[in-house]
This record gives sequence, structure tokens and C-alpha cells, in this order.
Amino acid sequence: MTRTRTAIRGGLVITAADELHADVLIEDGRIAALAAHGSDAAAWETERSLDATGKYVIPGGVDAHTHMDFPFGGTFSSDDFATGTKAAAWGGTTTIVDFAVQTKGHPLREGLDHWHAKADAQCSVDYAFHMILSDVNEGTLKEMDLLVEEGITSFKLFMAYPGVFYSDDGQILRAMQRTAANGGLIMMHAENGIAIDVLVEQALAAGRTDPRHHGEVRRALLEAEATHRAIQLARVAGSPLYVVHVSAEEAVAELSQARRLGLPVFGETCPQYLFLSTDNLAEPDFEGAKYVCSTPLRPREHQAALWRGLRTNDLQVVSTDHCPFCFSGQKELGRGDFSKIPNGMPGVEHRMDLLHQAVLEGHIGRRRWIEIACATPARMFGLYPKKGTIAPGADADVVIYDPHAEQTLSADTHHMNVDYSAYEGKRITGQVETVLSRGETVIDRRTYTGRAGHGQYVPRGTCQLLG
Ligand SMILES: NC(=O)NCCC(=O)O
Ligand SMILES: [Zn+2]
Ligand SMILES: [Zn+2]
Repeated sequence: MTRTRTAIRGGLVITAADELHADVLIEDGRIAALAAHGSDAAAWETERSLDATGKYVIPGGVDAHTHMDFPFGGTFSSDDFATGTKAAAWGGTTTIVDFAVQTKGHPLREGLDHWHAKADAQCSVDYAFHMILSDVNEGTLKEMDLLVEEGITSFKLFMAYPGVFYSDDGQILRAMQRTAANGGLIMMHAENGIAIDVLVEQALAAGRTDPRHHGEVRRALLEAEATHRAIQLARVAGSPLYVVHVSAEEAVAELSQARRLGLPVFGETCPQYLFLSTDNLAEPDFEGAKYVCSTPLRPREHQAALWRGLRTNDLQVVSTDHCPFCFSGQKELGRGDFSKIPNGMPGVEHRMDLLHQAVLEGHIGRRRWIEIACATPARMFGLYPKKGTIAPGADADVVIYDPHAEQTLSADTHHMNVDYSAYEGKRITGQVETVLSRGETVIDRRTYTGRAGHGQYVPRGTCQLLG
């Protein structure tokens, strides 16, 4: 085997734990060593040297919540694994964890095989899977044990979307009991879908059909109620719990209270809840449909609680919930009836940049940026320290990040396969310059040099934040 050695010289290495003025040695796709500028590093003999002077050297992002080619709302999300992982690479994300879907009445294995068929040989960066449980029954529960053993260690359940992915409290309790025994982690979409459907019906009957009503019927209290219920069910089952896409201040309060009691309860939020609001959902001429996702965008006042939660570690992870639908032909399915707008927003390309912007705006510090976007998602989902850090032995998933570059987000320049940007015209300071995935350059000074099929499937361990 030919040995390839690369040095990244002159940068500021930032991990969740440290900031070091250090050079990084990469050998055969792994981090081999770090050394202070001008020390041992001067003697490294390498085939390749990348100059990171004045730049940050950070771990590749781990986006633990994506939906590529996802069947939803009568259509499929518009990024497949080829386009979506290429966009991820452009944005400095080198690992995604996507959701394989169990079709109701069918085994988990079938859903998983289907997701491998979609993803294998298509990805530009590494990928792993969670499993969506659409049908919790004796067979499914047994299959969960096998999946945990082979590296699918987390399962998403929905308290929302009756008739689609919804599970009732009994099914939820059974699945939680199973993970309490097999080491898996339940990821909960916490909204009271039964109550929401009543409010949807009433809104439509009263002629309230615009996208903004999507946000109005999906009440913050119904997110908080479901979050509370999920926490209590997890307590009864003795299982840990990860609540996905938290958007409401009242839901953060439920998580904070549980964590004060010492319960193994975790929370994720997403950039759309931190940067966008119901003002976007109210944009005229049906433009609000671009921002329809669930949980919904909230009034701007909720953002302070989300930022606080990220600072106090009551929220641990920022993922994108990347689930893009084109405005033309997809979001338009819901003209005249907001409940028919496919739920989901694009975002896989912009998470690292938006969170860097949050550093500049004083919401979080630099190491916390890396913690919530790289290290903790890797730990949460059993990928650490292979992913999420820069340390000897870790995969050489490394981003050279220019903290001074200026960019404007736009559908004209993004790489996601979707015809609008949720952040059109937003100015960002900071930009991904170069991206290595297991030592291979996939973005080279703002040119894509990767290939579909470079990305490898990564089986995962269990949650590393317990006990
Ligand atoms: N979040 C959303 O609106 N769409 C994707 C499916 C989900 O995560 O609930
Ligand atoms: Zn969800
Ligand atoms: Zn999702």
C-alpha cells in the first residue's frame, strides 16, 4: 500500500476541548499527529502540504439529522444521496446520519436495505443511518435488537403525523423499553399530532389556508406537552431520550427540568429555529411555504431560549433536519391548503457557516461551535472519536475554514438540489475553504474534487454520553 502523508500547516486547530496553534499530520486517511507550529512538525516528510495560515483547522461536521430522497407529503425530498452529500461537503460536513424508513406493515430490514440501495456508491462523504419506526409491533421490537448489534443504534418515533409515521403511547413505551434493554436511543418527534390534526381541520374549515397557519395550529404548547410526555414515558421505561428539532421555548423548559433531575434526556435544535421565524412563514404570495417544516418556525422570541439552551447544555446538538422540497411543483402542492405543503427545509450546506456566524454574534464560543456541530453529535450517535474531532487515530475529516471570508447565501450559488434558499441574501462572515474526507480532498480551495462513492457507510456504536 502506498503511504500518503499530508501536513496542514499554520492554522488554528479548534476542537470541542482545545484551541491549538498546531500543524496536523495525516497519514493513510487518519490523523497521525499534531505538533505546535515550528516544533516537530518542521521535520515531517510529506507528499503534500496545505497552508492554513490565518485559517481555522476544524473537524468535519457531523449532521445527525438528514432526509435524502425521503418520501413525504406525496413526493420525495429533492436531494438524493449524490446531490445531498456533495452539498454537505461544500458546507464542511463530512458525515451525515440519515433516516432509513420502515414502511408500515413491512420489516425494518426491508427499509434498511432500501436505504442502502439509495445511498451506497452515491455519497461524497461518509454516512450512517438511524431507523424510522412506522409500525411498532412484536416483529419490529425483535428486529431493533439485531439492528443495534449491527450499528443502527437509534430509532426515530413520531408523536405527530397520525396515519403516516405516528406511534401511540403504548407503542412508544414498548420501543423505549426495548432500547432500555438493547442500548439503543429513541429519537422523538415531539408534537401532539392528534390535537394538531383537530386544529388543522378547524383552520381549514374556517378558510385559514395560508402557510402561516401551519405555524399557528402547531402550537408551542403541543410541542411542550409531547416533550413532557416523551420524557415521562422514557422515565417509566428507564431509557434515554433524544428529542429532535426542538423549536419552542416551552419544550426547552421541559428538557431543562428533566436534566436538572439528572435524567438522560437530550435535545437537538436546527439552524432554521435559531435564525428564522414565523415572519418567514407569513411571507406573501405563498412564499411562506418555503419555510413549512415540523416542528414549525416560532415567533422570534423563542430564539433566546434556544441559544440559552445551547449555552447551558440543555440542548446538545445542532443538526439540519435537511429535507428539501422545491418551491415549484413540490411546495406548491399545498396552495389553498397548508396541510398539503410537504414539510421540510433545505439546510445541509449551511449549518457550519450559520453557527460560525453565531460565534461572531456572541451566541456561542468557538469550541462550543465545534462541540454542538461535530463532537457531541458524534458522541451521541456512537461515532466518536473516529468522527467529530482532530486527534491521533481519528479519521482525517478536516476542514480548513476561513473565518474572514465574506459570502452571501443564495439559491444561485448553493449546491443543494432545491430551487430556493431559506437564507436568500443573508450575509455570512466565514467560509469553508478546503475539506478532507478520510484524507482525500473533496473540496479544494472552493472547487469540488470529490466523487460519488468515496463516502463510506459507517456502522455506529451506542450513545457515548450515558453513565
Ligand atoms: N421536519 C420536517 O418538517 N420534515 C422532515 C420530517 C421530520 O423530521 O419530521
Ligand atoms: Zn420530525
Ligand atoms: Zn427530520
